[in-house]
Amino acid sequence: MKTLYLDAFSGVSGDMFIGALLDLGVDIAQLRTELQKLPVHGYTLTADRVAKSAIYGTSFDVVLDHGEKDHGFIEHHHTHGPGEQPHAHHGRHLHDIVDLITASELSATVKRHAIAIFNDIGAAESRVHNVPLAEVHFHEVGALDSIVDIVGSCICLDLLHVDRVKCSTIADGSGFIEVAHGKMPVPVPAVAQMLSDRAIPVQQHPEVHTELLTPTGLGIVKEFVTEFGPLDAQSAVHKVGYGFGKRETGQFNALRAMLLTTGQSQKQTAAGHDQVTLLETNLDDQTAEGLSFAQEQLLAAGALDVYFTPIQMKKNRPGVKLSVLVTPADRDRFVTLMLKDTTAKGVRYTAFERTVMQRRFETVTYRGLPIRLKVATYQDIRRVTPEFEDCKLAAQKLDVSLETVMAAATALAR
Ligand SMILES: O=C([S-])c1cc(C(=O)S)c[n+]([C@@H]2O[C@H](COP(=O)(O)O)[C@@H](O)[C@H]2O)c1
Ligand code: NI
Repeated sequence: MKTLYLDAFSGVSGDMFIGALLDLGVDIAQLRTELQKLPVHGYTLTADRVAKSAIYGTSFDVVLDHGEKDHGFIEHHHTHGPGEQPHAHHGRHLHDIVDLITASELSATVKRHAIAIFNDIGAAESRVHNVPLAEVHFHEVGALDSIVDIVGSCICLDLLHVDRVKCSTIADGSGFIEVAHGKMPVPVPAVAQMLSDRAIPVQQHPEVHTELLTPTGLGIVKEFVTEFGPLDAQSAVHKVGYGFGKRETGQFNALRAMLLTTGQSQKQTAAGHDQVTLLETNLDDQTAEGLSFAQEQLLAAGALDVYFTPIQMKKNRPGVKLSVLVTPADRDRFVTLMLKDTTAKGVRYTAFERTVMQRRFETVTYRGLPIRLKVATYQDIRRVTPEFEDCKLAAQKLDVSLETVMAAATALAR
C-alpha cells in the first residue's frame, strides 16, 4: 500500500502542502495545466527549490498580479455603526466557488474533494461569525488564493496516486496573530471551530508565537487523512519532501511529506493474488454504541474490512464476533487497536491467501452530474458497478428514481 505520511511538526498550510508534494516529485507543469481548467486568472505559481537551515525543500507561492495582497480572510457581512456605510464586498460567496469548480473540466475526484474542503471552511466561518452559510463571503483576492491552494492541493494529491494519507500530531503555535480584521488567538477561530467535529490531534507550542495550522491546511488534512499517529515501524520510506512555510516561527518551518510503502499489497501480482490477515474476537459485554464506535475507529485506521456476526456465547449470552481484515504488516497495530477500543481480552488471527479483482474508478456524466463507476477485472471477467452514493445524490438532485440513474450510468459505461 502506498501511503503519504505528513509530518506536521510545524503545522500545515495550503502552500506548505503543495510545496511538499511538488518536492516529492509532482510535476508543476501538470498542476498548472489542471488549474487552467478553472476560469480564474490573475495569478502565477512559483515553486523554488531553496535551503532553510541547510535543508533543501520547495517554497511554493501563489503570486497575485499587480502585487495585490492576499488578505487571507473570508469576509462576512457584519453590522455597521449608525451612519456607517457598508463596505463594498467584492468577493465570492461559497456557492459561487462551488459552482465555478462544478462547472469546470477538472476530474470528478478533484471537484469532490475541493468542494468538501470549501464547505468545511465555509461551515466553520458561518458558525464563528454567526452568518448563514449562503452569506459566507470570500474576499476577492483571498478567494483567488484559497481556490488555487485548495484545488491545487487536491490536484497534487491526485497526481501523486497514493492509497491513503496518514498524519502525525499537528503542531500549532500560540498567542495572537494580526489578520485583516484584527487580532486573533491561535489556533485561529476558524481552525478551532473546524476541530470541533472530529478528533484531530493538535499540539500547541507555547514557544511559537504565531500560527502554524491554517484553516486551509486543516481543511486539507480533514478531507484526506484517515489515520493519525507516528510512522509505522513496518513502513519503508521511499522519498521525503519538504514544503516551506512563510511565517517566521523561530524554528524549522516546513511540512515534511514522506512516501511510504506499507503492508503486503505491493506484493500483489498482476493476477491479483495477495495476503491478508483476519483478526477476530468474541464480545458479549459491549454496548451497540461501543461496537459502532470501534468499527468507525478500525476503518479510519485503515482496516480493509470490519464486520460483525451474531453468535451465541457461554451462559446463554447473545454476543457478536468482530472480524477485522488487514494487511499482514498491520496485524500488531490492529491487535492493539482492538484491545483499546473494544472490551476484548484477547484477539486471534489467521493469515490468508486471496485472489482479488483489480479495481479502478472511471467517471461518466449523467445529465451534467458525475457518477463514478467501479470497474473490477480479473482475467476476462469485467464487472462495472455505479457508486451508490453518487447515484443517490443524482437521483435526489434530478428528482428521478435511483434505479433510473443506476441503469443510465451502467449503460453509459458500455
Ligand atoms: O476562513 C479563512 S480562510 C480564515 C478564517 C480565519 C478565522 O480564524 S475566522 C482566519 N484566517 C487567516 O487568514 C490567513 C490565511 O488563511 P488560509 O487558510 O486561507 O491560508 C491565515 O492567517 C488564517 O489564520 C482565514
Ligand atoms: Ni461589511
